[in-house]
Amino acid sequence: MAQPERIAVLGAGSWGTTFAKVLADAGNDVCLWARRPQVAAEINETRCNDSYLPGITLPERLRATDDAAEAVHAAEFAVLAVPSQTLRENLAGWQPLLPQDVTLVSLAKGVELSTLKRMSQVIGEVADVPMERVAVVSGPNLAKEIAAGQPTATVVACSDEERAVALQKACFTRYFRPYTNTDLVGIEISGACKNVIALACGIAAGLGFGHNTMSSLITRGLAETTRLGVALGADPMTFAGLAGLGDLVATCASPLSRNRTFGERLGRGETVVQAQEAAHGQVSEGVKSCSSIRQLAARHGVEMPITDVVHRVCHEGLEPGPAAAELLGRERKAE
Ligand SMILES: NC(=O)C1=CN([C@@H]2O[C@H](COP(=O)(O)OP(=O)(O)OC[C@H]3O[C@@H](n4cnc5c(N)ncnc54)[C@H](O)[C@@H]3O)[C@@H](O)[C@H]2O)C=CC1
Ligand SMILES: O=C(CO)COP(=O)(O)O
Repeated sequence: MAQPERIAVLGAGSWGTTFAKVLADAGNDVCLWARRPQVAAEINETRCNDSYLPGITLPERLRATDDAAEAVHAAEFAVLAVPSQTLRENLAGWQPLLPQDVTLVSLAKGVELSTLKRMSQVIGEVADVPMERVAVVSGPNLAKEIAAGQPTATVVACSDEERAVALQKACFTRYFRPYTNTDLVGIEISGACKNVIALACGIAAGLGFGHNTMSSLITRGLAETTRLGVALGADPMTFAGLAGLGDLVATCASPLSRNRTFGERLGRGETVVQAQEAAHGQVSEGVKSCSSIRQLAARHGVEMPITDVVHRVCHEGLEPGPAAAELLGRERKAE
């Protein structure tokens, strides 16, 4: 049997801890970096990360540390599991520690504010590595379901197909089924945009609307996501796949989604600050990415009406009711 891979996961929140568990269950030696020393100690001593994954027992093959140098030492893969808007700053601190041939794997689903860059672009730039060494994992992957061992599929994307296959092998378990893809643009745009559409679905749910409304938002959300992706050079077929439609449906439909839940609170009349307080520090990426995606769309002359109203609800005081009326009152057109 081949040697187990040594893999670092940097970020011990919901998804970082869950993906570290998947990698350990797949037979790798995994070292998980936690920002707070007490979280690393809790994982090592009790095999739990209770504030993010209550009731889940983590495998013995997974160790935790608050020392990033220890986490990445001799790692074949360094998995980046911090929120999109903090990735640049975090990675700049880790860059001098990275082993020479390490593959950098992004789990984050967002577009950077100010630069409007996708996460793989931020990683290539900050780590100063060629894009063939940057991979992305994205799909219908609600952390709590996967941590409980429920089956799902995902996409591992890298422009270097061999590297994508190596990562696919490293995270393949009896409950986690990864497919490879080389379309980083399509995969990342899908992952970032679905959070914004999930906010819209949550707002609609908060307003009391049902499945027809959700389905309409999902379908038209996919249409505007595809328009943006294609303008940026993505393969339109990617949006019909797991990281596109698959993740969009999971996130828009599930009460486990932080973005959908955030939107629902707004729809029920809470303010952004109140919804943020209720999230207990967990990230709802769409709240910031709705602004960067809207700007990216404007830069490329792409119309994204749902993203536009979500941005104005989150940041310009537009009320949910008038936002819905605005979408419904748009000019009639062919599908
Ligand atoms: N939770 C999920 O089900 C999934 C999440 N994702 C994506 O993975 C990324 C990470 O998400 P989660 O682990 O769920 O987030 P989370 O909010 O549960 O955890 C974020 C982690 O990043 C750490 N961190 C490091 N530096 C930070 C800083 N400066 N500010 C804030 N946090 C910092 C936090 O301590 C925490 O451990 C996001 O982009 C998210 O969209 C993707 C798939 C599934
Ligand atoms: O990306 C996710 C599922 O694939 C998680 O969505 P939330 O960040 O909205 O919880």
